[in-house]
Parts: sequence; C-alpha cells; structure tokens
Amino acid sequence: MLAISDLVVRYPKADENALNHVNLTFKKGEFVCVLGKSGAGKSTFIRTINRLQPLTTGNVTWEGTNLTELPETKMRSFRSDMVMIFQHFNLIPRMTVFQNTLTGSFGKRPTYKNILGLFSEEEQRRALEAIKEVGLEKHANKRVEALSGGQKQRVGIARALLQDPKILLGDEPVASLDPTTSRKIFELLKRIHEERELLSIINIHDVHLAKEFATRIVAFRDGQLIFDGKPNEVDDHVFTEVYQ
Ligand SMILES: Nc1ncnc2c1ncn2[C@@H]1O[C@H](COP(=O)(O)OP(=O)(O)OP(=O)(O)O)[C@@H](O)[C@H]1O
Repeated sequence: MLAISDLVVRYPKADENALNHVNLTFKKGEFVCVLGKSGAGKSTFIRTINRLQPLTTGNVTWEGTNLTELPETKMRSFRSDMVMIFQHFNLIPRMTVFQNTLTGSFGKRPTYKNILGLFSEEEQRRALEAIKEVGLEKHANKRVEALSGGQKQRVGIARALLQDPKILLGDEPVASLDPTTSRKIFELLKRIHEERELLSIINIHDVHLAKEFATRIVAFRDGQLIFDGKPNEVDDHVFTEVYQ
C-alpha cells in the first residue's frame, strides 16, 4: 500500500503551495489516472512519490516504511520498487534500444559495472525479453534517435520493466504522442499493469483515455485534491470543476 498523508509541497520562493495537504491511499492493482489543468500540481505529485521532488511537509509511506524519513542511501532499494516513464522519454539518443533498456537495471548493480558496461548474460536476456514485451524486437539494435515517438516510449517502458517494479509512475507519458499512438501506449501499459499486478499512477491530459483505461481517477486544482472516484463518476460537472 502507498499512503500519502498531509502532503505539502512549496517550491522555493513560491507564494503558494504547489500541493496543499493532500491525503491519498493507493493499493496494488489500481490503475490511477491523475487529471488537472496545467499547473494544477500533477507532475509535482508524481515526482514527490519517488522523491525526485522533495516534499515540504507530510509523509509518503510504502508498504509500512515511511520514505520521508529514509536517508538517501537507504532510499535506493525502495526507489527501485518504483519506475517512472516521462513525456520526453529520457533516453540516451545515440545508444541503441538494447543499450537503453539495459540501463533499467542500473539501480540494482554496483556502480563500477555500470561505468564499465558489464552486463551478465542473464541481464542481457532480460533486456531482450523486455524489448520483446513492448514489441520492439526488430529494432533492438537501432539507435533510439532513429525511432518514432511511440517507439521511444516503448523503449522507456522496456527500460522500466527491467527494474522489475511494483509501482509504475507516469509523468504525462503520452503528451507528446498522437491520439492513435497514445492509445496503443496506454493499451501496452494496461496489459503490463495487469500481467505484473502493479500499482500504476499516471498523469494525463486526455480525459477520454483516462476514463477508458483507469480504474480510479484523482484530480487536482491549484494544488488541492478535488476529485477521487471511479472513471464513470467523471461527468460534466466534475469536468468543469477540474478544468474551469
Ligand atoms: N521547479 C519549480 N519551481 C517553482 N515552481 C514550480 C516548479 N515546478 C512547478 N512549479 C509550480 O508548481 C505548480 C504545479 O506545477 P506542476 O508542474 O506540478 O503542474 P502540472 O499539473 O503537472 O502542470 P502541467 O500539466 O503543465 O505539466 C505550478 O504553479 C508551477 O508553476
């Protein structure tokens, strides 16, 4: 279980809180889409969960361990339970699909092996398996810079799979993609989510996609949690509340 309690984030020099006393609890198996207009706090929320963004006050507890109290050294093993996929993919453009995917195992290996690029046969086998799982087997040896946006996001997902996560975080992973490709990426995410019994929490601007794929929707406005419910409860009234 992931529990977020009384979470406040205020950026340095900001006059207002980016997130204001947010309380939420998520369970394994939930596919959560996070809605809100630009600046509502979605990205801050996702990034605070894995401590890419420090919180100001409040607690994030994962399977009984309060992550806010953990020193950075101990955070490493907990952080490997969580993976993040990004709007701009965060890949290394001149490296191949295979090489980018292998970097997903970095968090679990000694630094010298990462620097020297030493990967065991088992790690290489797992990378190829992940590449297959996202449907990129024909492109494994292509440089990432030669791929389409949708293919790049598939590499981002393959890299995430290598980490063997329990929580999948998405910071607008389809915001740079066309509607058809966005849908395909969501189908892939949902399939992986179900097969691996993950907790997935994904920011998205497309309300239709969110309603179609999510099992639960939460929405922010001006840093406040203003909706937490089932996709079919997102009616015109809620839509107006979120986006007005
Ligand atoms: N690094 C930062 N420094 C200062 N203020 C920030 C920073 N990042 C975000 N903010 C502010 O915090 C608030 C929430 O921003 P956030 O990026 O979380 O919103 P969002 O809902 O993800 O928006 P978008 O959909 O445009 O990505 C906004 O008022 C924003 O201006």
